Amino acid sequence: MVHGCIGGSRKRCNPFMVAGRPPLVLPFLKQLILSSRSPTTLCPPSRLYPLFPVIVHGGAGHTPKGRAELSTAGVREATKKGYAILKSGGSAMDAVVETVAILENNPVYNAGRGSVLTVKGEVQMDALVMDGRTLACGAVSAVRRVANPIHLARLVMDKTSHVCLTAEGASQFARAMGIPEVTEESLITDYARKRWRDNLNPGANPVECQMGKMGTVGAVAVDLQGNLASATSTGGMINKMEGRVGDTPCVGCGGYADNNIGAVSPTGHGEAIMKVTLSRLILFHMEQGKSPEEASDLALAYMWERVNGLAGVVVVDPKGTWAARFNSSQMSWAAAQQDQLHYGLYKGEDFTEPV
Ligand SMILES: NC(=O)C[C@H](N)C(=O)O
Repeated sequence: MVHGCIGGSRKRCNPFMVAGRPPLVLPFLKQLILSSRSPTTLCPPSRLYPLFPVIVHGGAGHTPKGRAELSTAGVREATKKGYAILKSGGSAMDAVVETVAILENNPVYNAGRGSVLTVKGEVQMDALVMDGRTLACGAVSAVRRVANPIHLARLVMDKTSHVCLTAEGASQFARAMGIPEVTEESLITDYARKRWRDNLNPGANPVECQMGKMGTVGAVAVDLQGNLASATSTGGMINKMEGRVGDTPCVGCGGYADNNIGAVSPTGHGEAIMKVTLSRLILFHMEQGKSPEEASDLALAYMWERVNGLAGVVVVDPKGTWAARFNSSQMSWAAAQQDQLHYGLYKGEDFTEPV
C-alpha cells in the first residue's frame, strides 16, 4: 500500500530559523552565525529554539470536486490564524484549540457546524485536546448543541479532574461553564442532511460513503517554549448509531501530545484508528527513532494490513519536524513554519506560499 506522500521533514539548521524568535535569543544566534561559516554548526539546541510550526488537517477521504477548493482554503486560513498565535508568543494549546474552533465554525467540515448526522438525524460530536507539557487532556463525546466542542474539551481539561465527559453530562457541564446552548438546526447543513437521507436507503454503505467524504478537523503545534499540543474535533461517522463514540475523544487514538516525543492528530475511520491506537502507535515508532514521516507511514501501513483502515495524520516532533501523511485518496492539510505556508490535498502535493 502506497501512502499519501506529503511529508514535512524540514531543515532544522536553517539560519533563517532566526525569523520570529523572541528578541532575547537574537544576540546569541547572531553570534553563532558570525562565528561560523557552516550552517550545520549554527543549529542551536532545538529544544530551546523550536521552529514553532502548526500543522492542520481538514479530514482524510475523498473530497467531492465542488468542495475540494473550499476544504483546502478553510484549512489554509485556519493555519495562518494558528501560526499568528504562535508567532506572537501564544501557547501551542491556544494555537491548536483556536485553529480547530475556526474549522468547527466553517460548515465545510465534519465538525461543529457541518457535522454528519446520526442514524436518527441528530448531531453528536466528539473532541479531544492534549497538552504535551503535562500530559493533561480533556475530551467530550456524543455532545449535543454546542457550537465548539473543542472549547468544551479544553474546559474538561482545565476545570475538572476527569479526562472525558459524555452526552448529557457533557451538556450539563457546558451549561455550568456558561457555554451557550445552540439549536440542533444551527449545526446541521443541507449537505449533511442530504448525506444522512441518502444513507438511510437499505442498499447504502455509510462507512464507504464516509471514506469518500470525511472532514474531521485537527491540529498539532510546537510553541516558542518548546511545548507541544494536539486538538481534534469531529461529528463522527455518517449515520452512526446513537451513542457511538469514535476514536476522536479517546486518548492515544484520536490524538496525543508528549513534549518528549511528539504530537499527533488523526482523521479517518474511527473504529480502525481505535483498533491500532493510531496516535500512540505513531509516537511509539518515533520513540524508537523514526521520523514523523516514517513513523506515520509505518503505523498507517499496519492499520491497513491489520484492519483495512483508511486514515490521515498530522504529526510534529519537539524539534519542529512535521509530517502530513494519509493512506486515503486525499487529505486537506496545511502547515505554517518559518513564515512559509505548505498545503496540499492530493498525494504528492506540497504547495508553498508566504504566510
Ligand atoms: N471523519 C473522521 O475522521 C471520523 C472520525 N475519525 C470518527 O470516526 O469519528
